[in-house]
Amino acid sequence: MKFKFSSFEVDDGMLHSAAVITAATFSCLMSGFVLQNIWRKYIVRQRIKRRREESKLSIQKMGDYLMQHGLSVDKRNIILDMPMAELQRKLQNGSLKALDVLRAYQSKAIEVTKDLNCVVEPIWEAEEQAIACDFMTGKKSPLHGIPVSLKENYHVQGYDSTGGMAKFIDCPQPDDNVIVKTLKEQGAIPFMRTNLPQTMMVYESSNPIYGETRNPHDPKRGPGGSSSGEGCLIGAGGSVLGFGTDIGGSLRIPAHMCGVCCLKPTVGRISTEGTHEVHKGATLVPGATGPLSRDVDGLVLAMKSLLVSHMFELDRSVPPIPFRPEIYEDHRPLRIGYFHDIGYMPSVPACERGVREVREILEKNGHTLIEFKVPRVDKALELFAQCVFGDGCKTFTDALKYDVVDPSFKLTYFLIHQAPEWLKRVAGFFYRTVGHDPIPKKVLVAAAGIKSVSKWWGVVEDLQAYRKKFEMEMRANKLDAIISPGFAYAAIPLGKAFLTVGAVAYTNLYNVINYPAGSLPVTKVTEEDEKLLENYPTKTLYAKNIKKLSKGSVGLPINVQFVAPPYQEELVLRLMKEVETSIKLGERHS
Ligand SMILES: CCCCCCCC/C=C\CCCCCCCC(N)=O
Repeated sequence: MKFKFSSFEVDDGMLHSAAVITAATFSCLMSGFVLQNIWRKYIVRQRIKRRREESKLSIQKMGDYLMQHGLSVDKRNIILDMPMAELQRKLQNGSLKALDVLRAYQSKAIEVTKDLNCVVEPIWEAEEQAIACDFMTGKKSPLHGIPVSLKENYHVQGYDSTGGMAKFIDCPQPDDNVIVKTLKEQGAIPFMRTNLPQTMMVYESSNPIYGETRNPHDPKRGPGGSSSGEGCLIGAGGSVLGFGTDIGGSLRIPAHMCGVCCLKPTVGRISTEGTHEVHKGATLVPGATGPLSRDVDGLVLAMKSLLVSHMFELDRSVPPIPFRPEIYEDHRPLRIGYFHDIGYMPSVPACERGVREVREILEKNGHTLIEFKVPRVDKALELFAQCVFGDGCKTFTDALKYDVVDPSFKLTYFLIHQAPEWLKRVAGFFYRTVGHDPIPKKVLVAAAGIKSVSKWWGVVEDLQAYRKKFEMEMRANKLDAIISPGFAYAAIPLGKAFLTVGAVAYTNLYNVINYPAGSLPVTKVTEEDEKLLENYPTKTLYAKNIKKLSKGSVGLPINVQFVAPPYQEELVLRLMKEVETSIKLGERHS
């Protein structure tokens, strides 16, 4: 057969050859594409392996070095037992040397990371800084000689900030970030970098580069995240002060699960410049930077030292509001709202008791406590997802292209980030019908992305309206502050966070409204709490999973959150200090 086109004729043979050429070209392209993918993935795996080995080697080298230059066990333990105020005083009056303090914490950090894997690498320049501190004469800065640990996503000159993603290996930072510069200027000694989960948008603790961090109170359980290494290292006694980030609870969840204090400031109160976050452009609910510490004095010292002209000069977007002692030291009785149940899944009995006990302490101290109902938690969760996943999670999937996805992140990554919208809707239908829970659908649809600028502006208006509504509820009750559970439950087994992820409502609420929130350890799970867990209501799938995964948690730490309106960090710290003091006094008398 012949086909006649305008200027030439094509016979069967020619058609056949064209088809063969097309098929050959197509298969060449396809195999090229597949081979390129295989090659890229191979390169990524090699890069991950190399970085993991470098990290292990650096930790081992530090261990070997300390064997020769370390302190005696007794001297080390005396230093490690000191609360922040005593440590600071002794460094200031010269009765402790910065180098000894550094060695004590280096050796404890290296010791605990062997089992808990919380340290990513030591900061080798610390020693030189400690020696310089000890040679210094004249007036000492407030953080003189205090070793501080940093979440891996804090930019430190010469080190990568990977966020657990292979793409960012071998990208050493040209400079320290604003917080690190200010800390150094105030005399602090950054000495360890700590682990985090891949992308940081999950409250697990594992990534393919540095592996999995475990809970210092029960290594089979997770330390929470994403400031996992910080929570773990401080909880295990290997650091006295650390810094992390928090967009949905990343400071507060590990603080709660590891039994340490933290403060998530209002975004804007201290600099957030120079931290690695995948979706820096999602500014409606941005990540906060903040301190974690063994005690409230550590948080106060950190805030006082950061809120200084040095930081205001380095980052002019930060309003120059120094630490206000008149608010922190005030004794005026306050009206404080409280809740145990956010209106989605209830908190477990131990967390509920934590709030109840803090309520009693505060009432005894003369404050008025009023039950508070959180307005529309479903809306807060939907807004959170719209604001952080509004690009349909493209930034996340681009960042992880060719990467190895960590097993602890696979389900989250697939369902929230990668799945097409129709599949998200099907999954949402499953949660609603089988799980008796309409909220995941809203979140998943939000994570499919905002489709137009006018819809985006609608989200902005909704967010403003929600923030106003929350403010009006507080005003209606004349509330100065709020206390609420540190999280919905204590630490659960490693790798299971996705099965209970709705619980993030307990922390990300305060990111959505941008209120400062501190977290304070107040109690531990008791046998009685464990018995009461039997009656925990299990209406939704998440609640069922919480009940199941919370079993066997006797002895684990429980925190309470302290919250105040924007820019009232000093008020949050005042309440935390008041409760911490009352608990310590109670312990002394019992
Ligand atoms: C499968 C859908 C579940 C939806 C229900 C719960 C809503 C949770 C929304 C987003 C999950 C992201 C978890 C963020 C953890 C953030 C920790 C952090 N970086 O501060």
